[in-house]
Amino acid sequence: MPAILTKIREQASRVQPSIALGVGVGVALAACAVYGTRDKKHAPPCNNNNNYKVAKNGKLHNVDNGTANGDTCGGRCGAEQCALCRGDADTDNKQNIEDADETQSVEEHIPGLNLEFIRQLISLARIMVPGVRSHEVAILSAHTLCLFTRTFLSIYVASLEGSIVKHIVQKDMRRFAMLLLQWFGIAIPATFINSMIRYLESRLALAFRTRLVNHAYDLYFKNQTYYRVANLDARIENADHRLTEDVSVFTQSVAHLYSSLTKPCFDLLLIVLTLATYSNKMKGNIFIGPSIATVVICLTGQLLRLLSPKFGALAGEEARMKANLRHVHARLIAHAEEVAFYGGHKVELSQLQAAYKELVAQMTSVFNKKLWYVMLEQFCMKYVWSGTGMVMLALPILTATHSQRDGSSISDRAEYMTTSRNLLNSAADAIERLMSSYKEIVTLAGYATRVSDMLVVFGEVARGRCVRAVHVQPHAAFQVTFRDNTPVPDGKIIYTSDLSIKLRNVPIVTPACDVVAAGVSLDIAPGTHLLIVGPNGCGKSSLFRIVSGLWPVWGGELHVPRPCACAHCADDGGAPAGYCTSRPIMFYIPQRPYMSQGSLIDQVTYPSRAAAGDAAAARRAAHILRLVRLDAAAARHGGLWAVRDWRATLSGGEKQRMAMARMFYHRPVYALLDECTSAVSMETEVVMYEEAVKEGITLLSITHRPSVWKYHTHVLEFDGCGNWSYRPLDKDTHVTTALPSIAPPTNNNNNNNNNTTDDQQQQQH
Ligand SMILES: Nc1ncnc2c1ncn2[C@@H]1O[C@H](COP(=O)(O)OP(=O)(O)OP(=O)(O)O)[C@@H](O)[C@H]1O
Repeated sequence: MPAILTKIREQASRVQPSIALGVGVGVALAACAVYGTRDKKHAPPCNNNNNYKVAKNGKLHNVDNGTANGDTCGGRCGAEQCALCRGDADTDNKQNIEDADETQSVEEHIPGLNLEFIRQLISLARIMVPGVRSHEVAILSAHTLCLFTRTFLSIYVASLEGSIVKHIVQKDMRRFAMLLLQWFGIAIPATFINSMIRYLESRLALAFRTRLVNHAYDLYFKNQTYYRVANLDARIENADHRLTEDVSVFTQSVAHLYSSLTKPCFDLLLIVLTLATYSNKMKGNIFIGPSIATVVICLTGQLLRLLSPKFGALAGEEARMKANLRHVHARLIAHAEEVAFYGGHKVELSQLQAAYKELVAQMTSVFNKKLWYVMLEQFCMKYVWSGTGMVMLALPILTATHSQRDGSSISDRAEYMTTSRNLLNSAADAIERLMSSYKEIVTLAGYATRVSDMLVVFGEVARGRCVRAVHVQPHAAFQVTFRDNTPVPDGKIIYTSDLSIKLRNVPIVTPACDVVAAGVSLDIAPGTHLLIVGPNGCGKSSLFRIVSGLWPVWGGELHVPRPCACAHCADDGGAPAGYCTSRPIMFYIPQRPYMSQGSLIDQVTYPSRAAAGDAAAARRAAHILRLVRLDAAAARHGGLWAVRDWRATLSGGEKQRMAMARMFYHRPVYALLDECTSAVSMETEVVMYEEAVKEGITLLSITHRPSVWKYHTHVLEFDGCGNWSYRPLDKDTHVTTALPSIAPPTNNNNNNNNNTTDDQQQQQH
């Protein structure tokens, strides 16, 4: 019996390193083989993304703007909000609407480890790591160095432990004590390196996130993309969630995956080399182990791949549901007062519960799928592999026909056993980590798709290409032009150099291609105070959107002031050429004004910001607040520099006065007033209108209040059936919102609208 044991020990000392080497090489080969054969195909389209569910309700179409040239441009508001008018526009009015069912700009695919994912990852990596001299490369290099050092330390510790066991077997107290001290000594750099790895991983994730966020923000704020993505394009829901949560999760996963892939690779490489050295020393067989390991790992890898749930698609769907839940919460917070007044909490609660339930169902389904998959994974990696290891260990010993004496001592064999087993364990861990990374990779694919799609859509929308459902209906007076089954906005934008705004046969067409009114023609110059009236939904605000450049011009000609491209004017919202002043050209004031974050003075100066303690700005703001009768409210809320949530703090009427204060502060050439004083008392309203006219601000007003009609010189009246009339305003006669004299729309209505307008001429269509 002792003879057999000795024989086994001798065999073991030979076989162990070779098995270890075999497992290492085999496992590395197998891992490459398994990863190399995964999901190379292009996956079929799926509807897991809600962006496309929207599309199924109607026809998804795509609005495409080209590039500006000559005298035409896509931006024509020239106001504070319009990047197009500041000369950084790269769009014009050429827009193509394609059937998005045939031409999706963001290709639908199942997120997973496939070519599409690799393509997305490469394009995102180009943004995250812009060059070899970048900050990110420095962090990556330091991180890689730490990972490499950690692997060396692991091997060193494994061999140290082997030596310790050897000296225990030799009963060499002194060497044992020295090695133990060495072992403790190595713990200090090892723990530091471990901590550095985590630190650098977090820094890397943050650096990647910063790059992506900066890139996304650039696109998001270019050419009013933030507006177009929400209003003219249907591909992205909840852009806020993608910009915050999804980008953060994606970058953290990338940074984590980098270490969880790099470290096992280093481990394998160095362990295989180390074991090869041992094997050479022991003259072990290096072919049996790799062959068995390769076969077993290939088989288990293929099995895992076949039975793996679609983690990428599941992660993408979960992210969408989280975004939806957050959106429902955000909506409730934004409209809490209205909901409370209506007593609508039951509806809101049911919507919240539905969103949460949907998320819970999705997460439960993921957990259930993971339960079986992790069970299978553990079974394969922990038991099948260990069993294979045991077979490999036993085979050479059991099949050996004679003992081979090599002169090595028992203590040497104990050292080899301990060291190689430690290394073998590390190699197995490394392989397990590599195989488990598959889950992480496909989950990452889900987030990569969301982030990449977001950037693609932002880029396209910034270039003027939008995709949304359109319902083109025939209209008697204006037909949307089609080219290759694609409706094309055919309008022209022409710059004027005398501050005038002219419309020639411009139809009012919504983003859904509904023609609200056709052939609108009018002439406005500074001093032409225009009153716009008509029933709800007749296109009054839409006219402002077209003139401001938010919506495309589908036909006719739109003449707007050419913006001045100098840095001063660009900063101040764009002044027309030859009128290089700090006055913006157009200033839109809505019925429900926007209150920005910050102090009261920030509300007055928005979208500019007064520097802290700017006495001149404060004096001017205080004067304007007195003018709009907000001085008492300002004093009550802590003065000009008090910071509050002004959206909740100010009443509806106060907010409208604040918006008028903003207009007085900026003194635009044209003020687009969209029922912006509906909640203001008539007496103050009249004062504000009077003051605006005195300040030289030309009013383009949508208002139902006859008390302010007298401040206008012209009227544009819509009847709500597509007809309109533009004429000088006779202050003694009443303007009606139902025009008896307006003829019903006819086919030649568009031709009638070709007449040039002037102040004397009245047009009715
Ligand atoms: N983003 C949009 N997408 C599609 N259709 C829109 C969009 N915005 C407005 N519309 C449609 O365009 C039409 C005109 O809207 P607009 O806001 O110009 O009306 P309005 O005359 O200002 O009405 P109100 O007096 O009620 O403010 C409406 O039928 C509206 O449904």
